[in-house]
Amino acid sequence: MTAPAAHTFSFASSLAATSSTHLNLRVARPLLRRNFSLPFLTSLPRQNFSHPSSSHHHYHHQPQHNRRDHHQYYRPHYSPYEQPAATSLNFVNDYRDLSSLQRRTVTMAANAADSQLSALLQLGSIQEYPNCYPDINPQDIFRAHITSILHPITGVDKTIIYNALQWTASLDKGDMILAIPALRVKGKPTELGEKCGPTSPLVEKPVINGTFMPFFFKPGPLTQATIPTTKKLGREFGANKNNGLKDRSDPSKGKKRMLVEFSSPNIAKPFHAGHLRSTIIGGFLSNLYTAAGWDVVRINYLGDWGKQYGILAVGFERYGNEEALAKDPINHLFEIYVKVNKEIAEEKEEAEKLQKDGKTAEAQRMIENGTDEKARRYFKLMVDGDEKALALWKRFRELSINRYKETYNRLNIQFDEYSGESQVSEDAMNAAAKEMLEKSIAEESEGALIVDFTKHVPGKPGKSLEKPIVRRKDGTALYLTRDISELLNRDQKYHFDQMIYVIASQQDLHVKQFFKIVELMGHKEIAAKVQHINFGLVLGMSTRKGTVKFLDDILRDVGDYMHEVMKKNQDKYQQVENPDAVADILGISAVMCQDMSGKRINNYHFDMAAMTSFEGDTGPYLQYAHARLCSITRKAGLSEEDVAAADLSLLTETHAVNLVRVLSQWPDVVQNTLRTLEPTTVLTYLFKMTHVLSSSYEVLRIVGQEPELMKARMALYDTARIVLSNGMRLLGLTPVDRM
Ligand SMILES: NC(=[NH2+])NCCC[C@H](N)C(=O)O
Repeated sequence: MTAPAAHTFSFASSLAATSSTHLNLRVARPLLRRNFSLPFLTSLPRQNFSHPSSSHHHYHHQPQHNRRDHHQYYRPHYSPYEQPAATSLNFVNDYRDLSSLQRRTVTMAANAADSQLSALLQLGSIQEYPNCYPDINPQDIFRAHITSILHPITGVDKTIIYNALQWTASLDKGDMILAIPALRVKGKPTELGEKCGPTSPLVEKPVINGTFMPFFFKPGPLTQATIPTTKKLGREFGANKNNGLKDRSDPSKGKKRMLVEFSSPNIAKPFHAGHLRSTIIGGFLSNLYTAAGWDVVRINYLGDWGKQYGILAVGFERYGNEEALAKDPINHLFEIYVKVNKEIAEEKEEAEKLQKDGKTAEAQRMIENGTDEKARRYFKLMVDGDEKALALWKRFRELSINRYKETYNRLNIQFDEYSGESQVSEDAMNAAAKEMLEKSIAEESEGALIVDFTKHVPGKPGKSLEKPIVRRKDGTALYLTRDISELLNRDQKYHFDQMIYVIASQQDLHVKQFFKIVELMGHKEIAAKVQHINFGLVLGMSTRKGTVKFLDDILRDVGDYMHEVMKKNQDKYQQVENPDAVADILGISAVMCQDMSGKRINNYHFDMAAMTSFEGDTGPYLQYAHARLCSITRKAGLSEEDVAAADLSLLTETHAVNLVRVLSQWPDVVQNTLRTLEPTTVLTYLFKMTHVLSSSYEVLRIVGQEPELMKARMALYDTARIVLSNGMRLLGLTPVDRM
């Protein structure tokens, strides 16, 4: 078989159907000789077609067939009177995509009574619609269809119409809405509305609302488009791996690479709320880009370098305990760190007292032999590469990472790289400093090297960037220097397309400074690839056991609390296989959902009572909704085949229809989230969906219904469970089956 060259032909003349409920499909031979798969012909529900019997239509129903042999089974003929009139569509290559769009619409229309199939077939080439993926996004079918209605009426470019079709804030506003001014057409909105005839098989005739044209989808086709797709795609429903392709028309060119730097705690120091938020948001963004088909690299940039590690080492010599270190490195190191810092503060106070009393020499001696000075010297050894000094530090680092990994696992997060400030090479930093000096970006000031932004960025913005130091008087580098160097290094190492830094908004200035410096150094293309994702504070983060220090403490405390809640319902509690693990998951869900409820930039109150409640939009509520769907599935006890064979046209109640409408939005919600990069976009949707869901249970019962109705409703609840589970996983939650 020859590869399809640039071949132009008319789709409509190859696959066409007459309108009305009786459909005749004709498939032209030339089409079938090409690499063109038409499995849909056999997958269509047969009762919806008049059986091909005339001599013109040799349609042998063969469930299994090889693509090459299509022509043996479909032997249609052309006959002049069957040539459809207005739907000649030119397209090149991409038959398969086109076929998918057509296939879906044909299938849907075949299932919908009163279908006007010829209208559907006017969709044309899928390439005329930007990012149209009818096989994985049910809404895209409708978006393309509405576009095909409005295009001939308005004469406006299909791309413009397609992009102007927005989702609605709530179901009463329609399923999709068009802001008419976006089309820039003359005439009254109402006139435009009039021109949209009432004949569409997929959408109701729009009723103009001011300058908006809302579209309500016909329930039958929407259900047909949504439920089978969701069930077929399962875990992948909502994902669109095309987003991350370097070239959407040529997947062989590979994926784009996204670096996400997040969490980044400081060894031996508390894992504070800022790190918690960075972890949650960064984990979510990594999942989001993975779902979008990017090659995601997760980086943890540890605070693991600086004089404080000299302090820690000196402290370990005094108070270290190998057993305690092995058992709980993070807490042990923190205890030591606190103790030594206290000593340092005391010594400093004493020295100041001596100084005040005029005992200068004694004060001097005190400082020279003091702990702080010892720590400084120790860190100097580390910088100079002293192996003994480094060995101890390395152990601290490794033990801490191992401990962190356990916690990250509980949050479903795995890092690809544990980098850190220690990993930034001195040579690279010196080179960067030299470059900054040569390019007159940095200048000497009292022995140190500073960047005076007022000289490089005019006006207020320059002033607001201040005058940071990039190298100390004693030649040592700083946090800022390391970030500059590390960014240049990552560009070399990863050749990334984009990078996200998930860092608290308290460091906004720091991030702006190093982004700008890199740009001023002439690396405009690097500066253009990086993005700071910031977030606000967590206020009042303390648990019943006092102010929290480490993430583990928070998670343990909330988990314990959830365990107590679970025990209150002994009946259910007895059925939970591993209550400790479930309580842990519920606690984590509580913490995470509270964190992701608002916009990232907002501060929020850490509120144990609120986050663990089952009333209101909480993590436990979402988990409950999921567990309930699982319970319904268990109780219904239907087989996969039963549910797959469900007659979806039985889903006619308003509750069922509204649930389908919300569920069909999920892939669009994911697309929108790629724009907002806000976890709340997903969470808000999941709460909206679960509210519609929980109001349906009373009306849409399964147990005790007619078998056919049971199957149809089960298919609907299955779809809801898939969407809920996918949404929860995207956020980083682990959906539970029982609780
Ligand atoms: N590239 C960065 N600066 N990332 C953020 C690091 C956060 C730092 N370890 C802190 O705790 O404040």
